[in-house]
Amino acid sequence: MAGYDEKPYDVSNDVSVAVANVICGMALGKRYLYEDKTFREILDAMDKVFAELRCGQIFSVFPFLRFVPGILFSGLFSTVNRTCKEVLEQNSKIQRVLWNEIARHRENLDRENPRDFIDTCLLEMELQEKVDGLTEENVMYMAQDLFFAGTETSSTTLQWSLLFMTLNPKIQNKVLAIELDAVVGEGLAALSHRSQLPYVNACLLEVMRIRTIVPLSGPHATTEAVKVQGYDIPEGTQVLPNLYSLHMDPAYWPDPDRFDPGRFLDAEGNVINKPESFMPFGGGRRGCLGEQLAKMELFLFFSTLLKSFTFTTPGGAPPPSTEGVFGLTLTPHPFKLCAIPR
Ligand code: HEM
Repeated sequence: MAGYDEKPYDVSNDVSVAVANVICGMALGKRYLYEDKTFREILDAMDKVFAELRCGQIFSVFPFLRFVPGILFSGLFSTVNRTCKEVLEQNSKIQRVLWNEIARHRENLDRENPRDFIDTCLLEMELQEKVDGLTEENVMYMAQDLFFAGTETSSTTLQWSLLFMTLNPKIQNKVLAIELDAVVGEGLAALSHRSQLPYVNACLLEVMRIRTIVPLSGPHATTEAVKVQGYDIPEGTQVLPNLYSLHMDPAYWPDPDRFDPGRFLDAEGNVINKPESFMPFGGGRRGCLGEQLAKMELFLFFSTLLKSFTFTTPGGAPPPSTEGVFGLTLTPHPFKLCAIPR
């Protein structure tokens, strides 16, 4: 960021690469350079899949549409067909890279010292101790899941965090800088500082509330008949939890459109958890697998960036939109900011 010399620039690429490298480190045991061609191709493919999948959401909301003859909604269905084709094409690019990685890992697997997720899975395939019938195909799909679920979500949250900082210079400059400087001192924040930085944590929680990254969570189904607020929901019904609506409900969050990290602090300034009305990671047994990792990543990236730079809207430019583009995730419209070294 320092390399941009305080000039306006779109941080989305750098943020995605940095976040994706965390998953690559864990899953593939390697990190890519920002300009690596293969890496750029995978990230582009992933962006396209996320953007295209928004079209499929209509089938999640109205599953009966699957049974409606295409001729009735030819416009919609040709869009969906094109989307499916594009998603499959992009997916196959990512899968090719993962198959190559699995082959590379197999060639120099050290059974005594598994290096990463793929090594661990390859060993499990040989031993079949914990998972019966684990195949290479399963491993490839699991690595792909980690990549998809763990990259776009954290990187979009970080982009929203920077966007809200540029819109709230008072919060950014006075409180964050003061808290970070007082607790962390000269160096950069480490995970050991996390519990001592309540306002930093509260800012991240408020970002995840005000812009729910996975607005409709994942599709779930009822395992038995239930009654919710007077509605009978039969067993086996597909249910989409509307997390966005929960996070913007004035009954829980007065003046929900106002960015106010103070909502997550008690009178003594300690972070408060509001599990009933705050579920950015979904919930239950199929809740987000990466919640703890995501929280660590967000804390480290966010506090390091704010310790190092002040983020501003480019002079003369209108403030960035907080509207969001609705897809599988809720992403900011492209925006530029200036990163001024502190
Ligand atoms: C800010 C970051 C993140 C947010 C807001 C987020 C949010 C979510 C949400 C809402 C779900 C659906 C849960 C449900 O259906 O109840 C989910 C599922 C999932 N997430 Fe995340 N996530 C984040 C980061 C990550 C990371 C870093 C990883 C991987 C390392 C990850 C892996 C997964 C997986 C594998 C699932 C599917 C779990 C299942 O179906 O059993 N997520 N996430």
